[in-house]
Amino acid sequence: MSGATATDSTGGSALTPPPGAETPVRHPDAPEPGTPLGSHYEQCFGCGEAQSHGLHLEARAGEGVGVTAEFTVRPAHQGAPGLAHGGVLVSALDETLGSVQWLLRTIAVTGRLETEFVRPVPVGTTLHLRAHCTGVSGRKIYSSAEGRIGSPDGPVAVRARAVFVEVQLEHFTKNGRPEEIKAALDNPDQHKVVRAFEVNP
Ligand SMILES: CCCCCCCCCC(=O)SCCNC(=O)CCNC(=O)[C@H](O)C(C)(C)COP(=O)(O)OP(=O)(O)OC[C@H]1O[C@@H](n2cnc3c(N)ncnc32)[C@H](O)[C@@H]1OP(=O)(O)O
Repeated sequence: MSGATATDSTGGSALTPPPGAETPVRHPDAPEPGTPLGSHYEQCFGCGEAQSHGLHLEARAGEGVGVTAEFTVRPAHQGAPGLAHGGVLVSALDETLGSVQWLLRTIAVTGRLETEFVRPVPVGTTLHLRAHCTGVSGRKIYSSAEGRIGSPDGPVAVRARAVFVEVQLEHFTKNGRPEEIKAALDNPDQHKVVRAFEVNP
């Protein structure tokens, strides 16, 4: 390896805000720090309360354009005996990073996500996650996250950097399976309709 910064078809250093990127601005209607964000969609693998196989991750608004979250590793999340599966940990990071969009009131999907696995995470561990936005460049939203074992000040187990790409509602209505899209849109609770797709209220 030459040590040069990795580039790709997305036009540059993929996970670092480019020169000229805007400083992220917390939306004026973003919930106060400490406010639970709740599940954005009941069937979400990351946060859905009705998703029996899911992570049941609980996120809260943090300071600035940031969030905190907790996720307890259950036996269903194992890879190696007694240890969390790496993909499950990536899902927890993805969900936490995705929750940051709620403070920007932007609809965006994960374009790229890089994870560093620092320590194994045993079953029964509560992972304390935090994520914040590092910059915005056009439709690209850059963010980073970390997860610590046992407490917000515990040892770092995972770190991630990501770029999310802003999309329109049609991204979901055109690409999602019609029955779930219809059910989500037909929910009489308008707040839940908005949250399911993270549409600007
Ligand atoms: C409380 C809320 C909680 C929410 C939690 C949710 C957490 C979960 C979040 C997810 O996991 S979302 C599901 C996983 N992601 C996807 O399924 C996305 C699949 N990919 C796509 O749909 C499209 O590839 C995508 C929308 C990302 C981009 O397609 P577009 O055709 O809109 O992009 P376009 O080619 O117009 O590029 C727009 C900009 O984005 C850049 N770009 C495109 N794809 C990219 C990529 N993959 N990575 C990084 N940058 C990307 C591209 O270079 C360009 O930059 P510039 O404006 O500077 O030229």
